[in-house]
Amino acid sequence: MNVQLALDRMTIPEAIEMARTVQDHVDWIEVGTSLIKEFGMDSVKAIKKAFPDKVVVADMKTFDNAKYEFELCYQAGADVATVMGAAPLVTVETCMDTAAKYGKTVMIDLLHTSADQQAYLFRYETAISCMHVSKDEQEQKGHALHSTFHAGELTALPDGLKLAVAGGITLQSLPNLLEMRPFVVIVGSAITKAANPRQAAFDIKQVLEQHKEIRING
Ligand SMILES: O=C(CO)[C@H](O)[C@H](O)COP(=O)(O)O
Repeated sequence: MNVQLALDRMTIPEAIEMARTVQDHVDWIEVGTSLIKEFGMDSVKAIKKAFPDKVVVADMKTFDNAKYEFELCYQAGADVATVMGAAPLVTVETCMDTAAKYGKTVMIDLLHTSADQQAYLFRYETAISCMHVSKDEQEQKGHALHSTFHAGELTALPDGLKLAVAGGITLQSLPNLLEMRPFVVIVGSAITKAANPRQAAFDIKQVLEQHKEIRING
């Protein structure tokens, strides 16, 4: 299981500083959509330059123009780029083709997709599928990830699926989510807005490590 630090709503120097503070306790670093929208590919280039050994995720949220947008991300140094699963299938397929050409990875954001769409998207075995509750759903509707995706739905997840989870994840909500056996746990605000981000990242990583041990031993 990997912890992906999501960097949003900050400047590039602030993002680098935050990532430096917590780098020992996170595995992947996400250049958040807000950074990409505000600063463009300079944000991806700067993060990859500062952290060449980390997996860098460009949260591009592509919905169209897939080849152009994914090439921008991969040429800027991203190891993973995101596409919206609700986009036309030709867009998702073009992302998959571009990733294969560059030897990189696609993360498919399942925000606002139906169960049928998800079942289809799970066929892209080399992609990471991200269960995501959006900021607006959290803030305006009070939705939370661990109550949005129920155990019944999880049985439909194919074996070997590389799953990511994202959206308002906290130290408290994490244990429930681990039942989904995620490959990537994406955490933003619970680390970046914490009084002590390094401690917050450490605590989250500890929970993942403990869960791994329980699974191995029990
Ligand atoms: O994709 C995102 C917003 O669209 C964020 O990266 C994701 O939600 C993680 O951040 P947070 O933990 O603050 O919700």
